[in-house]
Amino acid sequence: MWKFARFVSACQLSRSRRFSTVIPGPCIVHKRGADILHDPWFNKDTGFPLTERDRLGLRGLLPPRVISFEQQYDRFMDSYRSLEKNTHGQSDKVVSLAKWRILNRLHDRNETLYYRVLIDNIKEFAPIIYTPTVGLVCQNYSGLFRRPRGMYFSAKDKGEMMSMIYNWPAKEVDMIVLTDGSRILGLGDLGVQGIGIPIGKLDVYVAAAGINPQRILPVMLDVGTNNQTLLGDRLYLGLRQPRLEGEEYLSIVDEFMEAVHARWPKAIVQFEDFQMKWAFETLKRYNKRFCMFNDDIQGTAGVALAGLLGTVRSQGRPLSDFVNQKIVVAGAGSAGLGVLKMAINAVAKISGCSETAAKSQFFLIDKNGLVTTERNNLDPAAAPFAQNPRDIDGLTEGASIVEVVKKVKPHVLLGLSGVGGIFNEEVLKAMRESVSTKPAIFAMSNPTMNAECTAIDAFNHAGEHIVFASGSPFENVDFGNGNVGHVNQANNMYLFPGIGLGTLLSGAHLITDGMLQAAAECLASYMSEEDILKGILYPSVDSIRDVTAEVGAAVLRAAVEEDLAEGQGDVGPRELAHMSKEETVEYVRRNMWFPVYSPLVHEK
Ligand SMILES: NC(=O)c1ccc[n+]([C@@H]2O[C@H](COP(=O)([O-])OP(=O)(O)OC[C@H]3O[C@@H](n4cnc5c(N)ncnc54)[C@H](O)[C@@H]3O)[C@@H](O)[C@H]2O)c1
Ligand SMILES: O=C(O)C[C@H](O)C(=O)O
Ligand SMILES: [Mg+2]
Repeated sequence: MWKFARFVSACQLSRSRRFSTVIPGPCIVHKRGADILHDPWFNKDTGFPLTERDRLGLRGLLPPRVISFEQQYDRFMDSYRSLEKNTHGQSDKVVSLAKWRILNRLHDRNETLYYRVLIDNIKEFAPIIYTPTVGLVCQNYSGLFRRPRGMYFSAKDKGEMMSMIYNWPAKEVDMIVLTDGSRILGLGDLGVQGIGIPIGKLDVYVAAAGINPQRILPVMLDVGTNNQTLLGDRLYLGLRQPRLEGEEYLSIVDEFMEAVHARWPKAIVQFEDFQMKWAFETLKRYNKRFCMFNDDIQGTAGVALAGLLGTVRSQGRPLSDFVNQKIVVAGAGSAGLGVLKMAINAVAKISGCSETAAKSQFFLIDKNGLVTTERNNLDPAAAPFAQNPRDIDGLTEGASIVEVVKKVKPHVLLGLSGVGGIFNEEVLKAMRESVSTKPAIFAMSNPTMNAECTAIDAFNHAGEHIVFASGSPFENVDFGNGNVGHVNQANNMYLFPGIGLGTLLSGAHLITDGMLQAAAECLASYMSEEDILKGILYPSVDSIRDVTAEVGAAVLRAAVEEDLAEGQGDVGPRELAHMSKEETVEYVRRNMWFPVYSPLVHEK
């Protein structure tokens, strides 16, 4: 048996099969006794072997029987299944929150077991720890709050952040997800309650990219809230003041970024769910100075572009035909504009034409209808994508979605508006006139109730031959005739973990457009022709570790090509540059943390 065993390094472990064949390296712990039991990073509950109980002063603090990791795992899954049974018939909200609570309790108690059940059951648990349930959790956060997770920097901490950052107990941090809570999914300003989003995103980082959970940090920048309901709620846990604006706001974000950089110069900061004006402004302000990216603008753009290229292949057409695809985007916010920028750039590259010429196939709609150059007070961010009404026969400024769809007959109708149901029956029926043999409908807004349409409505009204994708998961649709409509999940979760991991392993100190484009191209080429022709544009969430390894390798190789890779640990830029594509994927895979109990070694 021993000869099949492999050693893996300390707390940084590589992937193994279920519960056998790995002898994990030791993990250093600076505490003893009950303090270990109360620390979810090290706690093994009843899983501490007797010798370890002796060494760490745990004897007598636990019931005598030692329960194996596998038995603990099964026990948790049994309780989860009984909870499902016991809540059967109750409202979706009650059931989802009960499921989140049982997972959250485990997260707070024993991270190794938590991440193991999460990784092994990612498809089932992603909708609980991520969209859609994470939205519900944020809406109810002040009431659900039991224990803090991550760090909270508020407007009241001005001048203190440089020292506060040292309050975080881990020596090293690789990945930070930061929000100011101002645009949580499609739910608007949720103030401090938005902390659920960085927590959920980082759970996906651990599950998909194998970032070590001891090296992640969810952060809330609480600069107040303009949500009147929260301000009036006596249990609200954030600052009870209106949001800071202008220079006052930016000075808080600046101070935070400087503090992070001072303590962990190589940590990657993912900006998440900032309202549009600050999403664009902070990206421009920091992306040449710090290792950061904005997931809603850049991660979403890559995932959407991969899907758009997939829709071309799903029609049996060559990718070069992307330049002829007519695409209507509903939503001119950080996500919609990010998608347009990247897609237009791709058209220009494929066709060799200018970006101005490339944009003629794209139609942008916001809450006031079709965006044209005739718009009063045209938002400068949307201006590059505004159509000139003279070029679009029969459509005028402010035309409604249904008018645009009827006139343009687009290949793709894509929603990033945050408004549920705007692809109504009339709009979806209008998509039947699409010039495409496989019209595509992307209802990408989150959470589920904010999706522009449901999967059932899309297939019912637009036809069984469409390609459908949504930001939050929907069940596949059974047509009752032996055929099934496939539901894709077009969510930035397919890219951000690989962007983070690839950047980390490359040792690059910036995230460039080239690295992001490599991520998108990798995802676009991930699916087989056979799947794509069936309308399957994205992999199943079950294979997210595999996708992430490929995306991470693509990002790493792009950093090498751009001469930005400084390497990490023993693997320097020269070693990275000499790795083949396959070796890079293997290198990324080997560096994914995988949860097993490591022997704990006490050090003062
Ligand atoms: N699937 C994903 O991976 C993904 C990624 C990022 C964002 N999103 C979702 O996209 C949505 C928007 O995010 P954002 O950051 O761009 O928000 P945002 O607030 O910056 O922008 C929303 C945009 O939608 C427009 N809009 C509002 N009502 C509309 C209507 N009736 N018709 C057409 N447009 C309308 C607004 O004018 C605005 O331009 C959110 O629900 C978010 O959850 C999904
Ligand atoms: O959080 C998600 O599920 C995707 C995206 O980042 C969003 O803001 O909706
Ligand atoms: Mg987001």
